[in-house]
Amino acid sequence: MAANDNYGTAAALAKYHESGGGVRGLVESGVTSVPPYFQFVAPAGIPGSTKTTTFAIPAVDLSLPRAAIVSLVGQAARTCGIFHVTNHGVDAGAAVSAVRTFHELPLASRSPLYTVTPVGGVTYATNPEPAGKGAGGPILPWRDSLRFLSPKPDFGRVPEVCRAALAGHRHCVEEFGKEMAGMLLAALGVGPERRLDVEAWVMACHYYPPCPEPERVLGAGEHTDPCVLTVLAQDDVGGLQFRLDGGDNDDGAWVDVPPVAGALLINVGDVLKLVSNDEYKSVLHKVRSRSGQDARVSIATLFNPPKGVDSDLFGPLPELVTAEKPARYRSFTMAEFLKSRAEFGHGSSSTERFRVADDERAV
Ligand SMILES: O=C(O)CCC(=O)C(=O)O
Ligand SMILES: [Fe+2]
Repeated sequence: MAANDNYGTAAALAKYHESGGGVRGLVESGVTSVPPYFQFVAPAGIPGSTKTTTFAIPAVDLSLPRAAIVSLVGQAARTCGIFHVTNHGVDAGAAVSAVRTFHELPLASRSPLYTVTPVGGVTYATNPEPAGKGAGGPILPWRDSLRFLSPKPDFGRVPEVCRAALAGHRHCVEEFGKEMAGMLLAALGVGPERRLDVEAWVMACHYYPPCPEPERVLGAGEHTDPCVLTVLAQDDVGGLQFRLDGGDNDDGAWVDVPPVAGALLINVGDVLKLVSNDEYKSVLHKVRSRSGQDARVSIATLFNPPKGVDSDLFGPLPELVTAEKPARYRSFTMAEFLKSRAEFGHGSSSTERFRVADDERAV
């Protein structure tokens, strides 16, 4: 039985959310053991792996000529689905500091903002991990997140000490993400008339406090991102890991993603994997917790097609569908995609819903 199946735990969990202090509040109160609703249970549909390995994460210098950038970006998206970019023109330092400032405000200043469901397009909470079918209900990560949701989050909701830096970051990173989506699309070899419009769908400002029992929790459970692409800014603490694709019988090993000063990290999400007809990899990743270190801060901005085009169909681009490589997925709307994700959880069990069986494939 999963740890959070029983009524007592559900009541304790409700009380936790009511306290409005998040994981930071628990740590400040001096907890020495992890409450049961944090104890991580691997989601259904993701084969476990405890192996680790080393791997040189590709880095792309965005001051190179565009043709060189497109080629490098395409290569990275095809081989591992994750890469650093340098010379990107986004100064994320002030925003990363502002995220830390927010999460380290006194309890009385931050708890009035605590909400799992959006108010004015903003949430501040320990967001339950959508664990998917068979996983025994949501589990909390050892992390608090301040999130800004499209289309127009109300930055007026957050304290003035961090407001301008966060609003400014969202603006810059949105412009950057649109360009990056264009590069990733160009690298698929489609013509310039083919567009994939995206917006900063969710900007998640994460805070990962140290944990007294780090082996029992995860800062972020293993997942793929439910979007076209993600742009991540992080401080120098580290803890992010991604999983090298081990092929069909995936028992691929975990790789540390050490922070690179000044760089942003890009990863391909599930929507682009499907649109690319499996040319690109959508990478599984997670964040480890540690004890006795500084809290970690990151800002993950997930890009998706703008809200309000809910009837638009997405699926493998016609240019990428050939006799040798028929469409691997059927078309879907973003609403269908997100519903599948909510129902089946992270990882391939949600994208598999759209897979075309081998004997049904036609060009
Ligand atoms: O904090 C990180 O490094 C990763 C966050 C993440 O995976 C996400 O927000 O989807
Ligand atoms: Fe992620």
